[in-house]
Amino acid sequence: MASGCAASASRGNGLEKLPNSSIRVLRTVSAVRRWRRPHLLDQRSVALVPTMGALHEGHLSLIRAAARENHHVVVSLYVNPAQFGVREDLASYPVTWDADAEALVRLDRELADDGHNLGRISAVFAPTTAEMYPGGFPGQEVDSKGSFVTITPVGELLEGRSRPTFFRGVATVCMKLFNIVQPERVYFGQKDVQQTVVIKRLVRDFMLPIEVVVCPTARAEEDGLALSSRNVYLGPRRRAVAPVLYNALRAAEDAYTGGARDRATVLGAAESLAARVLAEQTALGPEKRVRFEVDYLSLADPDTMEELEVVDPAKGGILSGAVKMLPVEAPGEGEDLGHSGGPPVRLIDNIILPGIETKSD
Ligand SMILES: Nc1ncnc2c1ncn2[C@@H]1O[C@H](COP(=O)(O)OP(=O)(O)OP(=O)(O)O)[C@@H](O)[C@H]1O
Ligand SMILES: CC(C)(CO)[C@@H](O)C(=O)[O-]
Ligand code: BAL
Repeated sequence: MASGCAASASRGNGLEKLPNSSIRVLRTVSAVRRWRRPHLLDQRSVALVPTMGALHEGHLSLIRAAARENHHVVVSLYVNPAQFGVREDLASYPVTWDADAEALVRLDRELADDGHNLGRISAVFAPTTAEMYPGGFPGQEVDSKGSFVTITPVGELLEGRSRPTFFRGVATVCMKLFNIVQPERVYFGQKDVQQTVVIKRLVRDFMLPIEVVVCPTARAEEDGLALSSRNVYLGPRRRAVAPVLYNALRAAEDAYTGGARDRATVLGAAESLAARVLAEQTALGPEKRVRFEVDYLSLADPDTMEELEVVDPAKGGILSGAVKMLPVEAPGEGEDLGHSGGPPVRLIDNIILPGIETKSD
């Protein structure tokens, strides 16, 4: 939390806090360690909610869940360059420090007023890249040299195929965050379902004494679009069509619920819906239409994210997908095209197909 919060935070007793709150602002590894040590001794549980800022209701739902179950919640706000590809949107990624600080202070008051929580937001961790990469930032290239954590093969599939450095960046920064904060529990959103599989592997394979908690995807009430910091890029015209991915996944879910188990039928339902919406949009012409490309639609094993030909109903599966919303071709006079002039936006979403209990008798 560089400029905005730095300017607006009070610095009483040498302890920086978010304005009008008891939420500590920690910027360095040593500051977190100093804050953390007493809680190791007094056996108060500490939760970490890792974020890249630009907070929305999805992030707040993770913090609420963390406060219910832990004495202290630490929220990290750090836009980690290592998980952005060289041609991705690092430069334009939304940074809303002041609004984030206000949202956290508001939520902390809500948590204090609600008697059902074990804890509140105790601290935000907002490091610089120099702090997070003490040996120097290794770069965003696929062949960058440096100290990385890689989780394969799961990190190479799906999102990893489209974003080859993404899960390396995520696993590396999460390993650092976990080592710095030493949380008992970490909270992640199901919206990034493959990320949750990667993090669970990281915790298992490196024997980290951490429980990974996955919270449901928060969606827009009106049409179910998964909340995402990148939605600000869309602008109203593309925002209206963006639920196409969720609707396609729901069509596939309906096929599964209706008894289909094979890939062709389940995913075929999603593909048909996406193709129909694309045809409808294309027919509208450049002044009105929205163009998008389906990056992938997947039906995968919940533990490995490997593609499934047939769903084992005892185990279930994960329906997921990514679409790229293309820039508006012929904007109207004064049309709001979204943050940064409405660049291409890659949206992801997923639905879990639950394993159906089989009767033992
Ligand atoms: N709609 C959502 N519901 C629940 N959790 C979410 C939602 N969106 C993001 N999260 C979770 O919040 C955490 C931080 O995510 P992040 O800061 O990247 O936000 P984001 O909205 O996913 O951003 P982006 O648009 O860049 O993907 C992750 O664990 C992510 O899964
Ligand atoms: C987990 C995370 C904060 C790591 O930078 C990021 O990938 C995110 O916000 O989902
Ligand atoms: N929520 C995942 C972060 C990213 O797309 O970079």
